[in-house]
Order: sequence, then C-alpha cells, then structure tokens
Amino acid sequence: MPSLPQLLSGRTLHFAKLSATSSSESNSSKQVKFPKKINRNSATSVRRADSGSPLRKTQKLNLEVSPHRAVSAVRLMRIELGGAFADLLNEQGKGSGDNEMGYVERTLGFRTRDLDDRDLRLVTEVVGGTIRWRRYLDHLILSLCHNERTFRSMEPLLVQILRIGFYEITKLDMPPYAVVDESVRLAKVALRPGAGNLVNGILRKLVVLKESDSLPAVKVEGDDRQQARGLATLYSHPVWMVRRWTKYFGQDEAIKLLTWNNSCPSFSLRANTRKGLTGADLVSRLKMLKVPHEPSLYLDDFVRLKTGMQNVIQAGLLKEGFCAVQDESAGLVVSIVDPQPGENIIDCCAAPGGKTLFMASRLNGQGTLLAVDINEGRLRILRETAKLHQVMDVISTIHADLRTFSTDKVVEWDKVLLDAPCSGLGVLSKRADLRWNRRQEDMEQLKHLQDELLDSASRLVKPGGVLIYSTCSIDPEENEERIEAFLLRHPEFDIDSVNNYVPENFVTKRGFYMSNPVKHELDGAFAARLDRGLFSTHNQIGHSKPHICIPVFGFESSKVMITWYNNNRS
Ligand SMILES: C[S@@+](CC[C@H](N)C(=O)[O-])C[C@H]1O[C@@H](n2cnc3c(N)ncnc32)[C@H](O)[C@@H]1O
Repeated sequence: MPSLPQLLSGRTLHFAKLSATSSSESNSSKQVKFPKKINRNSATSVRRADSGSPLRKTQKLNLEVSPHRAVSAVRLMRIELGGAFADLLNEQGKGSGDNEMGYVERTLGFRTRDLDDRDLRLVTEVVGGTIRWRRYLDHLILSLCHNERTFRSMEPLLVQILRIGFYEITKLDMPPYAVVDESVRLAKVALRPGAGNLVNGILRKLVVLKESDSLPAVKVEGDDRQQARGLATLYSHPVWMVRRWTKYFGQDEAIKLLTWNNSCPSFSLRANTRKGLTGADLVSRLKMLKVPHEPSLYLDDFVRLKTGMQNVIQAGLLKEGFCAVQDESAGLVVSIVDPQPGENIIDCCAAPGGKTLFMASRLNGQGTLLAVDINEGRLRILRETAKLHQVMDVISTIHADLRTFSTDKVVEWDKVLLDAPCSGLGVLSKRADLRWNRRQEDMEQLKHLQDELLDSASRLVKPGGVLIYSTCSIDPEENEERIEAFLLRHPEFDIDSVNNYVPENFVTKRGFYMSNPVKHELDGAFAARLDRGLFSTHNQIGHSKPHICIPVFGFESSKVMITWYNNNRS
C-alpha cells in the first residue's frame, strides 16, 4: 500500500487499490490523481514555550473557505476511498483522527473556523445527499464537461467539490452564486488556481441551465435493460438494483422505492423502560426540547422524529441510556419474538444489540438472554450499551461463529432469534453509501450464509420452541425464499402466522412479517415465526422425524401421538 506522502504527491493511482469497498458500478477502475498542492507540511505545528510539547493546532487557519464545504468534501473523500484512506491518515497523524477539522487539516493542509450547529446540520444533509445522488450528479457533471476524459481525470477532491456544488444547486436549491463562489474558493485554496477556474466554468453552466429549466435530461426508454439504466441514473441507484426490483415488484413500485431511498430519513427512539422512562415520559422530554415528534402508531414505547436528533444527542438522552435509536420495523421483530419474563432466549446474531436490549427490557429481570456474535468489537458495544441500559442482569454474551457454536449444544432455548446478516436493501434511506457498496455477487454469498445460519439456529430450538428469522432486507431471495427452502429441509418446523403479534397490514399471505418502506414509511424488514413441533427431533442431515419419548408417554400413547402428528403436519 502506498504511503500518505506518496498519495499526496500527485502520483496517479487506481481507486481499486485504495478503496475498501468495491462496486461493480463504482469508479473502481477510474484513474485518479491526488492533488499536488496538498502538502502535509503546510500544517505547521508550533512548540509551546513552557512545556516544549508540540501544539496540535495548525497555524494555517483559513477563514475564507466555508467550513461546511471543506468538512463535507473531506468526509466524502474518506467515505468513498473507504478505510484505506482513513487508515493512512491515522498512521501519518499518529492516531489523531479524532474530529472532522483534524481530518480537514491533515487532508487539505489548513483548518477553517469551527463548525457551528447550523454547519453541522448542513454537513449531514450535504454528505448524505451527495452520496445518494452520486450517479445522477456525475451524469450532470459529465454532460457539462468538454469531454469524458476531463471528467475521468479529475482529482478526487475536485470531483467531490463539484458533486457538492451540483447537489446544493439542483437538489437543495441553495443560492447558486454563493455556491459557485464558495466552491471556486475551496478548489483554488485546496488544489490550484486552474481547478478553481474549472469549477467556476462548470458550475456557471449548470446555473444557466437550471435557471432556464433545461438541465440535461435522462431518458427512460428502450428495452428493459435500457430503461433500467435510465432509471438508475435518474434515481441514482446501481443498475442491478433497479433491474432486481423491477423484476420483483414491477416498475411503478420500484420507482416508489427508489424515491423513498432518496428521501430524508426519519428516526425513531425507544424509551428505555428499564431505566424508568416510559413512552409518555419521552414525549414530555421531547416537548421540553422542542423536538417535533409523533408517537409510534404501532409500538407503545416508540416515538418518531423527522428532525431534531441533534437536540436529543446534546441533551444526553442517548448517552445516559434513557432511550435508544431504533426503527419501529426492528421493534416489531421483537414483538414477534414476544419475550415473556422467565423465558430462555438466544439471539444468534446479536451485535450491536438493538434487538437484544429491547428483548432484555421485556424480560424485566426474569429469564436469560444469550447474545452470540462472530464480531467481538460489536459484541463489546452490545455489553457496554446493555450496562448503560441496565439490562445486563439477564444478558450473557458469547463470541462465536454460530455454525460451530450450535454443533455441540444441548437444546435448551424456548426462543431462538436469528437476525441474519443480509444485504440491508431495506435500509437504504438511512445508509446513504450502502447502495454503492453492495454488489450483486454479494446476494448469492449472503443467501448461502443465511441457509447455513438457519440450519445452525434451528438446532438450538427446543421441541415446542420457536425460531424467528429476520432481516432488514426487502429482497424475496433473502426472505420468503430462504424460509420456504428451510421448511423443505426441516419439516419439523411449521409457520406460525405473525398475525397475533403485529398489526394486520404487516402480515403477508403466508403469515410472514414484512415492513415495506413505501407502504409503512418505515425501514424495510422481514420476519418469519416458525414453531418446532413438540414431538419432533432434529437430525444432522436436515431431515426430521416425529420423536416420542416412550418411557414418559408409554407405547400406546406414543403411537396415538405419532398418528396425530402425522395427520396434522401438513
Ligand atoms: C443484522 S446484524 C445483527 C443486528 C442485531 N441483531 C441488532 O439488532 O442490533 C448481523 C450480525 O450477524 C453477525 N454474524 C455474521 N455471521 C455470523 C456467524 N457466522 N455467527 C455469528 N454471528 C454472525 C454479524 O457480526 C452481525 O453483527
């Protein structure tokens, strides 16, 4: 891997080498140049006269560059180049990757004035929007460049400055000439005068076209593939996703979903009743904080926010564990598990613990909850949050691969939740970058893993117990198809319709739970509740047979039960 000075010296590099994530549609093969102008040495550090220790503050404070623009551009570079870029910065900056302005200084060689609350909100909006709309913005930028080569050979920072400007002008309707001026200034100071001229020329063309309502059009016409390409550009998604959703949901529904994914996400808070805060208390606190909110239509202790999360964070409600950020679609999965005090529950893919914590609060100090996860770091977060939420009394954790953990376990759990690793295609409105990181090839691997984990989780369900499978995906191949295939391999399980646990409008014809972003205005999620027959046993090759403990029931009773079981199984 190249060192930071090599990167910053302007050598031409392949994105693929830098990017921790690669996308079939990403710029992975694009040749990029790092700016020659960026020079770490320009961020001069000075020594304190009294102690001799270096002061971290740079002497290069630039008050002309707008802080939100500098921070957004640097954050976008970090996101797009993935962990590799951040790691290089950390390595060079000796672990001092602690705040946004620190990144700006190390990347651009100067600081700007600190961000105020308004800047912070704007950074969040601009970064999220620019990532979401990347494909569409690049289409516009490319249309306004002299030729494709000009666009393809731009430095990464220059591309981000342009994308931000295009986003602010076309999607946020910000005053166009202020956007042009600020963008030009950033390009000049952080790159070179020529970059400023280029930004000036392209953005001014955009302003003229916008004002005459003649932005370059995106055509949605031709055969299925061409239409999918057009929609992918117009709604800024990878083509494979558009094709997949058109195939499963039809074009109209697919377009609604694409639109939803580009909308500003709302967030829900769950009051932590274990810390004595009820849903009503949470509502009062939000009123005091002047945060606009609506109580959840579906869950008692949940409240929905469209804006104002910054106020909630600043008031310490999350840090002190009085509430958690949790989408109602995830809360409803816990309603389907329906934890009852005294039960033994295992959460097979538990970290970072959103559902574990909610289930633990429902157990109300009685019962056990074992949280298993393959990722130790995420499991540590789960433990820390559980302590904060005062629910650690029922929780224990195991760092393990479920597939090995399940092989030699005595079956003892009343309820087994498998919240499987999945594509996350139901949460694209909240996870702005996910659409560009997910690849079509991932779907096959995920399906295979989901099958293996379902088989493993099913071994842990006691006879008469329940297995709940859930995802935050809307993709039928990760949801219904996985369950139908599982039921063929495991006839000892039957579908228990979720209609006793969630409102009717979330229940599918087969009795599964499906939250649809367009219909319910929540994240997309899926769950199936599967009962393991009381008289069934599981064998390793996936076939099962009725199993009666003859010493307990006696031979004749057992025969009656087997007959009853066989008659009722279908
Ligand atoms: C969808 S996330 C779980 C989210 C969690 N249930 C919550 O509500 O916060 C899936 C989790 O599965 C874990 N995982 C993936 N493969 C696993 C395996 N083979 N065994 C155990 N955990 C696994 C990942 O580390 C990840 O934390």
